[in-house]
Amino acid sequence: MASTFLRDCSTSSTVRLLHLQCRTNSLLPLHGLAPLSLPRTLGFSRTPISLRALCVASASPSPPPSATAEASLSGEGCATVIDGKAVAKKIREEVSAEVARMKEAIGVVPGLAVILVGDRTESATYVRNKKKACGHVGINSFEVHLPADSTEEEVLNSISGFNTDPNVHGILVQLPLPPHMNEQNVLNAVSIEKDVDGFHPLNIGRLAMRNREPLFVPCTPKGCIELLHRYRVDIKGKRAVVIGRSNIVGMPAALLLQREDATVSIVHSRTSNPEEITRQADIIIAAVGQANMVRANWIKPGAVVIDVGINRVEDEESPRGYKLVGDVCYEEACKVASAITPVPGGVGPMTIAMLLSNTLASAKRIHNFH
Ligand SMILES: Nc1nc2c(c(=O)[nH]1)N[C@@H](CN(C=O)c1ccc(C(=O)N[C@@H](CCC(=O)O)C(=O)O)cc1)CN2
Repeated sequence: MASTFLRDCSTSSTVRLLHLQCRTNSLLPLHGLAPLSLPRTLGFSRTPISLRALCVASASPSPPPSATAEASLSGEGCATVIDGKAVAKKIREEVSAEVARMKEAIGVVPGLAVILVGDRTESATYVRNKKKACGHVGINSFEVHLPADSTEEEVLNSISGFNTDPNVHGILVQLPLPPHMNEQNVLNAVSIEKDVDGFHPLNIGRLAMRNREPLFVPCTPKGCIELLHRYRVDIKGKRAVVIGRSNIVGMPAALLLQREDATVSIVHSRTSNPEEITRQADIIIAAVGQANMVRANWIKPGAVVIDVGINRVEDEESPRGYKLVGDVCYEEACKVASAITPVPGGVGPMTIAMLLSNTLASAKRIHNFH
């Protein structure tokens, strides 16, 4: 997680003068799609929804716009907020129901094993949250916590034990590993049938090949695509730009978008004119780990923006002394994009929801349960 001292990414006077907040779940049919029906559990209407974004003025010197003001897809007004927290909750409910059905039918409870090496606070928090989420949906969790100075062999031994444990259907090694370990050796050791993080080179290789299916897809990029699907964003034939090329997010996100028939470009640290390329995209996935890097002038009006970044920014008003911001300057982007994920509460919660879903899928596959 990047730690910077940015306070405010807005420099444009438009942003300061017309400060609009966007309400979550004001769903727009995006990219010219027909109006939608979506589950009430997410707070969406089942009746056809016209182009509508509910905006409330927070600090505008001009009269506040009407609460039912029509917003255009050209990006005027404010974007639909893609509510990852609500979608993740819905997915956890779906997983929970399936876990109960499986237990009832064949007496099998899915199990997830997590290996944590070292004492990074953030990693420990993520692992705790993963175990808690497992508990909530009825998945058994197992944890091995090794000290930071453990040998690679000790990690490999733990993996090997879980590979052969019939109560374990999913195995993950929390990343990053301490620097003295070879991440590749460790990830290669996870059985591909239990590789619920989807980081094994065979699973990634299959993801990259046409007419081949990976057993698992990495959780964060899978969560991004799931958000696009659940918000009925058209991907086929669209131009997509992924910013960042990490093994965990950027690269698999680009492969997934390509499998959905998008035309995909990857923007990275050596790309010249990244804003020019990004500005052509209908869909942007930003996964670069740099606070507020993507500004309004990087975004085509009406584009859909998925922000994967989770960056700490100093904030004296917060009790923690910092706040979390994405890779995208939210207050600028939400005035240009047609839909956008917030940070926090966007992609982050989807990562753990997808992990639960992958673990359930693994148990079902291993026990041939449909
Ligand atoms: N083995 C893995 N290691 C790591 C992964 C992974 O998928 N597998 N991803 C990240 C960390 N991560 C899960 O492990 C993760 C990151 C963020 C969130 C999340 O819910 N974020 C919240 C904000 C949380 C906060 O307040 O700090 C949000 O964005 O709303 C969940 C999981 C690296 N390592």
